[in-house]
Amino acid sequence: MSSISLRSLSKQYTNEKHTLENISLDIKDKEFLVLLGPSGCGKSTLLRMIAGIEDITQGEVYIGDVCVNELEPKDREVAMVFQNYALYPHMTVYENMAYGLKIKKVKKIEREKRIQAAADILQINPLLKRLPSQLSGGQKQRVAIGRAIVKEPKVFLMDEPLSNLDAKLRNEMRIEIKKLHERLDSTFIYVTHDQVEAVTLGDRIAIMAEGRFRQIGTPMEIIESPVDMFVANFISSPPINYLDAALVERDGRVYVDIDGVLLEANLPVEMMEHPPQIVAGIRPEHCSITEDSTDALSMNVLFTEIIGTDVLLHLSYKELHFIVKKSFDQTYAKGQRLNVALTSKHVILFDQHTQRNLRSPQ
Ligand SMILES: Nc1ncnc2c1ncn2[C@@H]1O[C@H](COP(=O)(O)OP(=O)(O)OP(=O)(O)O)[C@@H](O)[C@H]1O
Repeated sequence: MSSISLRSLSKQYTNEKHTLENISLDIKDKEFLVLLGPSGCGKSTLLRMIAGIEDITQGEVYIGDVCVNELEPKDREVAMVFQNYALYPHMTVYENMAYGLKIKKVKKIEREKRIQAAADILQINPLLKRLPSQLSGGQKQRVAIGRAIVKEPKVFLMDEPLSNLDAKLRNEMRIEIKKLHERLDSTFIYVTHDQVEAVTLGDRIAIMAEGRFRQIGTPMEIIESPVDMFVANFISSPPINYLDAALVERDGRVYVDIDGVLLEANLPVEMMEHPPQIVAGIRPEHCSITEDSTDALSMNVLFTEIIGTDVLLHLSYKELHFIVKKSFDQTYAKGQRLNVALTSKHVILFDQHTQRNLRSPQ
């Protein structure tokens, strides 16, 4: 069984500040968990602590029901894939893949079998006799993944494995990694600061900031119900729009008033005893252009940005820049006035002071 349990993990490199503080998380057997967060938030440190190549200051790591704190990396049944590939330059692709197995005293015939199977999966058969210096970036990354596969680990730990690749190759390899997960049935923990990778690969995403988890959830949960404005900003491309708003009460129900557009707030009426100041978050893909001006705000077209079959409408609203994403089915002129319709379901309400999502249970 390859479930992983992180129990109150902390990491302190110096005496001053914790790099990680009180990290707890249960990762299910065969789950694909993504650690997502800005540079320096502690993602790699956490991954390295699970791998056993970084000391744990406090807390425990369990793989299955075994506490692995005291186990050497090679005895943890994990395999790590690094951003910089970390291939041995003087060894061929075959030798790179065989090396870890030799150390583990896996018999030659078994080594050959596993390397052949991994080479088939990753389509690197023609490369087996080459040195790393004779490979492209994408090929090196395949070899690095191959070297992890042959170990037949319970857990794959991947630290930004695609960030050295160009955009096209990154897209291709992202799909390869997804297929690999389906095929191998292993548990994956994958570090990235790329939200597209996080959303497309992760069964769940753990969003980190300053050494702590901010939110853990499925991509859908995080997109639809971010716990706060930090998470909403982090998972949003193009960026989420924010508008000042106010809560109002009508006939015992709470509404949000966004410049005269009144939407059901789905908040308890008790909140109106001390109504917080509100910021309404509206994702560019969650608003639409309508003929009807009811429940809509009137905005001016600044410019348009065509992305494949979609268009980003960059609009001005009062002093603000507002973005709407929609399918590209007509052209828009600079200065054209448009009605942008808002819907209650897709307006996220944040407390202006705490920046927390008012509807979020966490
Ligand atoms: N060996 C070390 N000694 C002291 N501080 C360290 C060490 N390694 C990392 N740190 C610090 O710990 C913090 C977290 O680093 P870490 O590499 O885990 O972040 P990250 O989220 O993976 O960042 P990135 O996305 O840039 O790789 C950073 O402030 C970093 O400077």
